[in-house]
Amino acid sequence: MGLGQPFGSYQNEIYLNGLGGVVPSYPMAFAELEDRASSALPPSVWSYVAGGAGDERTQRANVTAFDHWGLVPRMFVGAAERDLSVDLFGMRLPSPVFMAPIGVIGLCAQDGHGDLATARAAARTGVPMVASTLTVDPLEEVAGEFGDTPGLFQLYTPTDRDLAASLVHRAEQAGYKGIVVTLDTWVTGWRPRDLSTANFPQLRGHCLANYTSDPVFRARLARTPEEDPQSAVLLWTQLFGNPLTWDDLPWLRSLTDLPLIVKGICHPEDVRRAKDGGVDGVYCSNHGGRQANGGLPALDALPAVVEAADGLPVLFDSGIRSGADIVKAIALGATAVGIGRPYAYGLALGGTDGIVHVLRSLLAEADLIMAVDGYPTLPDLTREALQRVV
Ligand SMILES: Cc1cc2nc3c(=O)[nH]c(=O)nc-3n(C[C@H](O)[C@H](O)[C@H](O)COP(=O)(O)O)c2cc1C
Ligand SMILES: O=C(O)C(=O)c1ccccc1
Repeated sequence: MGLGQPFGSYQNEIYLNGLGGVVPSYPMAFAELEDRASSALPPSVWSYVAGGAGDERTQRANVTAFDHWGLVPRMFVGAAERDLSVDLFGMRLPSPVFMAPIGVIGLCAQDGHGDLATARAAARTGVPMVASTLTVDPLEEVAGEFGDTPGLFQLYTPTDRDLAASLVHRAEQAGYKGIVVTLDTWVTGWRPRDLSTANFPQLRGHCLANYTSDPVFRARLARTPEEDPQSAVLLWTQLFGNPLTWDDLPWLRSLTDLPLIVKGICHPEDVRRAKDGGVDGVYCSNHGGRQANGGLPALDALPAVVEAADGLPVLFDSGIRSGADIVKAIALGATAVGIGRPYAYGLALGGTDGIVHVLRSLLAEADLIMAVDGYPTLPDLTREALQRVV
C-alpha cells in the first residue's frame, strides 16, 4: 500500500475504514460511476449530460485516445513525496486539476442546486470550479460557496455586448479569478439523444439564472422574468449564441483585466492568433464530443497546441476518466486538466460528497502513478515520460 501524502492517502483511508467493516458507498471505477449515475438521474438529464454529437464517435475517441499513450516507469527515483501543485494565472493550486464548466450541473443534484454543491466541493478539495454561464443559481451565489478555493467564470458571449460586459463585471465583483470564453458552442451541435426526446433544458427555462438576474437582460424585457418566464426564455434564445470572429477578440480582451482564457482551441494557428490577441491562456477541448462529431480526439490536438502556445498556459479537457489520464495529459504539455462528466456523475450519486469522492479518487490515482512510476513532480512529467502505443 502506498503511503503517499496527501492525495494518495485516500487509499489508506479506504483500506483502514475496511478494517472497521466500512466499504466505500461510492463507486471506485468509472464504469460503475457512470452506470449508477444513469439510474440516479432523471432520463432527460442523463441523456443531456451523457450524450454527445452524432453517433458519439468523437466522444468515445476522446476517451480511447488515452490508450495510445503509455507512461514509462522509472526506478531508483525514490519518489516518496510528490508535489502536484501548480501556479496558474497567479493562483497556487494544490493540483493541476479543475472542474470544467457544465451548464446543467445544477440539475444533476437531487435538490436542483448542483452549482452550489459543486462550489462546496471546490471549497473542500481545493479543486477550482469553472462556473458556467448556465447555472441554476446566480454566479454571485455560486462564488459565495467557494471558500478559500479560487474559481473561474465561463462566459457564453451573448450577442448583446452590454450584457456580455455586465456578466463579466459581475464575475469580477463576485471574486472570480479568470474568465473562460467558450468559442465552440454559439450554436448547439446535432445531438440525437436530445433530439429523439425533443428535450433541450434551457428552452424549458432551466439554468438561466445568470440572465434573469442580470440588470441588462432584465432591462430588455417588457415584463419581469418572474411575471413572464416565457418571454425571458425567448429573449435568451435571441441573445445566447454569438458567432464570434477574430475581430471580436480585442473587444473581449478589453472587457476585463482578469486572466482571459479561450476554450475550444484545437489548431496551432488559432493558438498563435489568440496569443497575439493578448489572451492569458488557451483551453484545448472539443467540448467532450458534444458539439461536432467526426472530429479529432482532443488529446491528439494537445501536443501541437502546446507547442504553438510556447509557454502560455494550456488548459485541457475532453475524455479524462482516470488519474492515469490526468498524468498523460500533463506529460503531453497541459498546464491543468479539466474534469467533466465524472464529477457530474459524482454529484448525481452523492451531492457534494459524491463530487469530493470522484475528485479525491482521480487525484489519489494520479499521485500513486507518479509514485510507482518515479515522476514525483509535474515538471518531471514530460513528453519523454510517454511512449506512443499503436
Ligand atoms: C452536460 C454538459 C454541459 C456542459 N456545459 C458547458 C458549458 O456550459 N460551458 C462550457 O464551456 N462547456 C460545457 N461543457 C463542456 C465541458 O466544459 C467539457 O469541455 C467536457 O465536459 C469535457 O468532456 P468530458 O466530460 O467527456 O471529459 C458541458 C459538458 C457537459 C457534459
Ligand atoms: O450542453 C452543452 O454542452 C452546452 O454547453 C450548451 C450550453 C448552452 C446551449 C447549448 C449547449
